[in-house]
Amino acid sequence: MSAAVVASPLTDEQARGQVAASRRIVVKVGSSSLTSADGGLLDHARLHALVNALAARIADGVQVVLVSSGAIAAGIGPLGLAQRPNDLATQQAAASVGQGALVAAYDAGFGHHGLTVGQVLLTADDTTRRSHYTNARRTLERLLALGIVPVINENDTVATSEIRFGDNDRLAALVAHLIGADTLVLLTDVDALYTDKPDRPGARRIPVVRGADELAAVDVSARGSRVGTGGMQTKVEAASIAGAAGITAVLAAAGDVAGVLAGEDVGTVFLPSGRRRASRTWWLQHATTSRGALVVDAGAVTALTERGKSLLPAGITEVRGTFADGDPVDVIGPDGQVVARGLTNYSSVELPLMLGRSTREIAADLGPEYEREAIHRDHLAVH
Ligand SMILES: Nc1ncnc2c1ncn2[C@@H]1O[C@H](COP(=O)(O)OP(=O)(O)O)[C@@H](O)[C@H]1O
Ligand SMILES: N[C@@H](CCC(=O)OP(=O)(O)O)C(=O)O
Repeated sequence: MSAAVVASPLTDEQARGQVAASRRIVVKVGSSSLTSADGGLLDHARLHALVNALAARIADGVQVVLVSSGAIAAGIGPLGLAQRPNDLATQQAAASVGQGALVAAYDAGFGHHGLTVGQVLLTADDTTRRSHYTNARRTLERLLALGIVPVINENDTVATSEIRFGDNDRLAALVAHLIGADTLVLLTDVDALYTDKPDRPGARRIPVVRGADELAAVDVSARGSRVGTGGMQTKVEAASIAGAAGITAVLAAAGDVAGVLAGEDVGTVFLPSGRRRASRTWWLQHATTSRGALVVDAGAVTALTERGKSLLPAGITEVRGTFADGDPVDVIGPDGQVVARGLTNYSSVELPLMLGRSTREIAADLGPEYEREAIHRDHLAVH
């Protein structure tokens, strides 16, 4: 959870009311809610119940974007596997088979309501590269304008482990920000966030989360279901990412989706902590994955965090990782704390030649093209 999250001014009822009044919603559904109890085959009855609830809201004029997991789980049966594969290559093979089945099922389900679905497969790179991010926005906007129901998943068959999201909860939060959704709904196989793993004695439902400090005592460490990936941890993080963009999130059981969308007191509502915004800073903090790090001295930390300055090579003491110019990197203070993330102007090959040197000295030595800052403040998000 981000330390920057603060308590929301909204009441519980106001937030529920806003969910019911939302005009644009991102709904994420997990593998465990779409597959049979033993995993491995699509549970068509549950999938259709979800589709029917969403189609009813769409008929009321609400725009719905569906982020659906389940490709790997749906590929388990057809591939004759006994359980969810652990290795990436077999997961990708399962996703390749299962994604087709998944979208065919949505196509048939929404088709009963006269609705058409459009498959959108995204990779983490599509959010890390700002140009890809805005391209994805254009496509989704056009699909919605055409009355299509976008069905999004990670492009599992091509994503390698380094560039993988791995969980659709965060992807759904990024999509919610991308399209300026009012609400993010995270559907899973438990009916709410609990104080502890739900089957443990004494675990209680948490109806509302107002700020990060309320989550301090909540145990979200337990692993997810047999077919799911991230468990509660990734859902709580997704709700926090959405909240920082001013988006209300609700976590609930897939079977309760109609109640959630009607604003009923089901599941757990996460009140937004930030203002509605489509800022570059938000994107840098939440949508990018750092490719390396620049360790800086105490003076540079003050310049960035208190004086709103750009990062100059003079303040950098160490370069970590392998990255190209334009890549997102973390900025780490002398005490090891990450203080910012930014888009670097130089690669990890160029930077070591420049450390601790003044801009003028570097330009005299390496040429005028090396007179730029290491990270310009317009491309810097200070934590
Ligand atoms: N504090 C908690 N509250 C609710 N559920 C929890 C908690 N901690 C762990 N879980 C587990 O998280 C699981 C949901 O995560 P996951 O299997 O990844 O879902 P999905 O496939 O829907 O993404 C639940 O089955 C539940 O047992
Ligand atoms: N992209 C993967 C799902 C990854 C994922 O986040 O799964 P889950 O925890 O069930 O939401 C798939 O379609 O199988």
